[in-house]
Amino acid sequence: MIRYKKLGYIAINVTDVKRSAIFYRDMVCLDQVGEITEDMAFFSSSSDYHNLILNKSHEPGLKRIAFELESTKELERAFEMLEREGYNPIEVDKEERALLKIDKAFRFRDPNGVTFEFYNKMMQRAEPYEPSPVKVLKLDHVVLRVPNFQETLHFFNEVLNFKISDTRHKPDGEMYFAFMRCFPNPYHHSFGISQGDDLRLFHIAFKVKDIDDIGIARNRLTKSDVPVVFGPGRHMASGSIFMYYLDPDGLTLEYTLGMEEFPEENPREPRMLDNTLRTTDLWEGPSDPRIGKVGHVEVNRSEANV
Ligand SMILES: CC(C)c1ccc(C(=O)O)c(O)c1O
Ligand SMILES: [Fe+2]
Repeated sequence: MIRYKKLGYIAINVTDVKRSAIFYRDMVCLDQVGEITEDMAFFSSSSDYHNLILNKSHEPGLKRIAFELESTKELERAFEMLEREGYNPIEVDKEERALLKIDKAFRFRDPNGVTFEFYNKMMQRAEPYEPSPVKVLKLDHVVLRVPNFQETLHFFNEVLNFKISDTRHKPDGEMYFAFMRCFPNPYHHSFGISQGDDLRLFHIAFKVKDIDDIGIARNRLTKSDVPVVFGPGRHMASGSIFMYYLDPDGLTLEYTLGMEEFPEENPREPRMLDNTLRTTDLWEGPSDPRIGKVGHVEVNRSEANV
């Protein structure tokens, strides 16, 4: 039973690293860490050395998702289990761990071929983290659309020990969405999957400190002609207030605050939620069709170079 600390970092692909770096620094309000190069840029939303990596690519979207496990022992156990179960975990080499400022790490693929990384610890920054003007508190969650929903759910729930917080269902009862927390991390979801026709990154969410940050962000984004594509509103599932907007490549980002937290022992049962607009947004606001449209997922089927 794998035990997690948190969603650690996400590596995304962008078409123009410099343009996106300016956006993630000045509009999303993340801390830039180190130099921006043509190929790569690092950003932090905590005391961690990084929580978001931008990589240059001609197809904007997801490169990989990384979770920090509770301890080094837990990482070793997870490696052994995934190897035993035939998921072929591969250790990240020393050179890359040095670049990523992580101690020990390995990668593997989910049933869709998406690369996941588990690591034990990351270098902590000496400078205090003082986000401004939008107070981004952490990398919050990531949601993928997957073509094989049930197989993916089984993998995350049964193999990786993610706990299901809530699910959503079509009128005929078929489940099409699962919100999952990385146990024993208390937050309602760090990861979500939605049934889709293709494999796609739906959105990446950052937690902000309070409602003022949503208001300040909305005004700053619209003043700079950044499309705000849904919200502000309130999600029924996690109880959070949300606002979605697009990055320069059209990738969907969410600001969120006020997510439900679960105790490690005796948590409530997952609820079956319907597929109405009110369940998505208790304030029943309109959404822009561009939401979640861009988000190619890098799938690398070769054994090496995950
Ligand atoms: C509209 C999306 C998929 C969604 C729905 C609900 C929540 C939540 O309850 O927090 C989200 O974060 C979402 O991104
Ligand atoms: Fe979300």
